[in-house]
Amino acid sequence: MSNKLILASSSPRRQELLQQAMIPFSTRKQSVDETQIISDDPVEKVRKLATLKGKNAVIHHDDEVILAADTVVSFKQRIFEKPVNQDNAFQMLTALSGNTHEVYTGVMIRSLEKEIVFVEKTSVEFWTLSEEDINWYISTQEPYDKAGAYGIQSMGAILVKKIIGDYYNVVGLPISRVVRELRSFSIYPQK
Ligand SMILES: Cc1cn([C@H]2C[C@H](O)[C@@H](COP(=O)(O)OP(=O)(O)OP(=O)(O)O)O2)c(=O)[nH]c1=O
Repeated sequence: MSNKLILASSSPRRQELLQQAMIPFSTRKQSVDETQIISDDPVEKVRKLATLKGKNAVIHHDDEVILAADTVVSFKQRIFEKPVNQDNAFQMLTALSGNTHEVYTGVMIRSLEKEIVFVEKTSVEFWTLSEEDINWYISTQEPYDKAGAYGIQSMGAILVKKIIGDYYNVVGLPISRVVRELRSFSIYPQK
């Protein structure tokens, strides 16, 4: 018998990726105070944030499995989360222009019996962007709900020259690793 997956996330991207992989799930939206996790290390930060989100979700039945994730952008010892305003988005995109940065997603999967946490890294190289390019991109409103102020899956695609690693990790959930790990929680894709 398979267990029931609960996605503890309000990210539409994470929902779409589970649907794409044909994993049945329901969503349990929740809010956590992400500012309580302070760390300069991106791996530690996403690990702790994914754990915080995963532990915050209540397991109501024995067969429920919780999935939670957190994504940040890391560049030159700095961590970029979602931009708080236009200036902040401009600063982030200016820093990323012409450079390579890392995207880290931490994932927590837990049941009543066990829990796992892992972190995936993808390197992303940006083209050199003019001030005009950056201002145009910000005017699309796309940067605001995304770590690092861009969305590779939408118009942000045109900012990107090259990536190394899992594309879906940048979008917010490294779906192939997630599906593999879910097998050990008796959760499988369904036709
Ligand atoms: C870099 C990048 C990030 N993102 C998104 C993925 C995440 O949704 C978001 C980072 O914020 P997160 O705090 O990881 O997630 P969230 O607040 O959207 O959702 P929840 O906490 O409820 O699970 O940035 C993209 O969609 N595309 C990209 O190219």
